[in-house]
Amino acid sequence: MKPVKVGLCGLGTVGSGTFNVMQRNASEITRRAGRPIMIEQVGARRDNPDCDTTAVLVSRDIFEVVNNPEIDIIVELIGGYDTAYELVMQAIANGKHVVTANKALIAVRGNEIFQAAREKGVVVAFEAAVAGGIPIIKSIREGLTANQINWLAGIINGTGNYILTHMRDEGRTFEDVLAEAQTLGYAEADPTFDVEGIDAAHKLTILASIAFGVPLQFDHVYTEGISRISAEDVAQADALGYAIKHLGIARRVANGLELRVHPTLIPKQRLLANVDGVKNAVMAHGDAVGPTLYYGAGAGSEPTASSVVADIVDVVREMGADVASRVPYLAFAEPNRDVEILPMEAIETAYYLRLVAVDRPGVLARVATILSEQGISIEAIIQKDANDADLVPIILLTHRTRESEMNEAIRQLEALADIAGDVMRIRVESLNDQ
Ligand SMILES: NC(=O)c1ccc[n+]([C@@H]2O[C@H](COP(=O)([O-])OP(=O)(O)OC[C@H]3O[C@@H](n4cnc5c(N)ncnc54)[C@H](O)[C@@H]3O)[C@@H](O)[C@H]2O)c1
Ligand SMILES: N[C@@H](CCO)C(=O)O
Ligand code: NA
Repeated sequence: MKPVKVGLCGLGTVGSGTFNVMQRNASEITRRAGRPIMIEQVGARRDNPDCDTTAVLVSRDIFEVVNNPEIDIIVELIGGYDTAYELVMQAIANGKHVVTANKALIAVRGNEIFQAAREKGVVVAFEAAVAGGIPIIKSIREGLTANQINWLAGIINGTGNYILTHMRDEGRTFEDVLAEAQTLGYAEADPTFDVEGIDAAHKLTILASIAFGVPLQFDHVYTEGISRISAEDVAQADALGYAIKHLGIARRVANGLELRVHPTLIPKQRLLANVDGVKNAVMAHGDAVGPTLYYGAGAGSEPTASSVVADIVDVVREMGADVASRVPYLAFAEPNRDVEILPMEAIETAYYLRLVAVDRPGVLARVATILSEQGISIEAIIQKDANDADLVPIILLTHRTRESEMNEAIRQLEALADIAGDVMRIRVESLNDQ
């Protein structure tokens, strides 16, 4: 049978992994796909010493690959929104199928890309874009099709989880562990995407769309990163029986959908609390199936390539199929545009607060009064010993309350003469997984 020809654009961390997995497992992949698949051409600015490309056509201009009439499938692994967008749109215009690992591109421009692809009858596959090697797109889009998804929550940034884990276990600094994650090829070209939660928000945008059938709406995701988490918060959370994890949460509620990315305290016995290092995990709760959990490497060269290659094989299988009978890009034949994404102020959750008070009589009572006036009830309060400057750290856990009420309470607490500096707030979720 005539081989399917792939054009690989970008030969960095994921590109080189894809190249090597395709070569190493060629015969197994052919047996699975039912026909040979070959990398016909590579588009790369420079050679990558990790790949032997001598038997392949190499072009320094990726647009030569996309305009090569021999190529059936374009694999976009250059990253970013601009050139990658042009490349993908040109591939679609040329009638080629596309495989990409680019969550930024799908989250921000996916609606237009899928529209163009639909008109041309080509497949755009993006399994590697969310949670690296975990087949999470396929699991939710196809495996959970029977369900109404109630909520999903995931550790969906490998770099951030790697940083939190190594800060906690080895007492290392944020900067030191981030530099290591960059060396290992986990971080985005701009690592603020990882540590400020933007990458996780891209991925949550995509997950929410395939889980709830809403359009991709990156602008509506509440996004907070891990850069303000201190070693002290990690230790206090631990002493209270919680782990701090950076989560993407999407939840169906009566009046709409919550979409939020932020550091979260979760009870240590939860499965998600025990996902460490570069590993990712997504828990999806369906009305029929209950809680389900998907775990694996969230970043890295060959783990991510595992998803890219799976998509290439899927595209090969779908190439001959009637367009109308293909799995919809975003799981639903039509997105529901009427679901409101709730503003963060309307969301209810429990909170961990850490504040530093001047050691004076009555300060705890004043803190408690402010919280109670906002209707916030306290679950636990811990007052530490005063330090040399007569400052006392106070740790509070609250019951569930509305974010707008907590915002007002924090505003009033920070205005108290007794309180030094800012109040640290971390949301607490029980995420029952049983
Ligand atoms: N690294 C991971 O673990 C991981 C996991 C999942 C998804 N991703 C996504 O995969 C994509 C690639 O990430 P990466 O980590 O491999 O990045 P990378 O920086 O290692 O590789 C990108 C490569 O593309 C090349 N490139 C960029 N623009 C080019 C152009 N115009 N012409 C030719 N070459 C060009 C760069 O020189 C580089 O070699 C990104 O969208 C990223 O978000 C990465
Ligand atoms: N920078 C991303 C790569 C995987 O998408 C992460 O660390 O999770
Ligand atoms: Na994936």
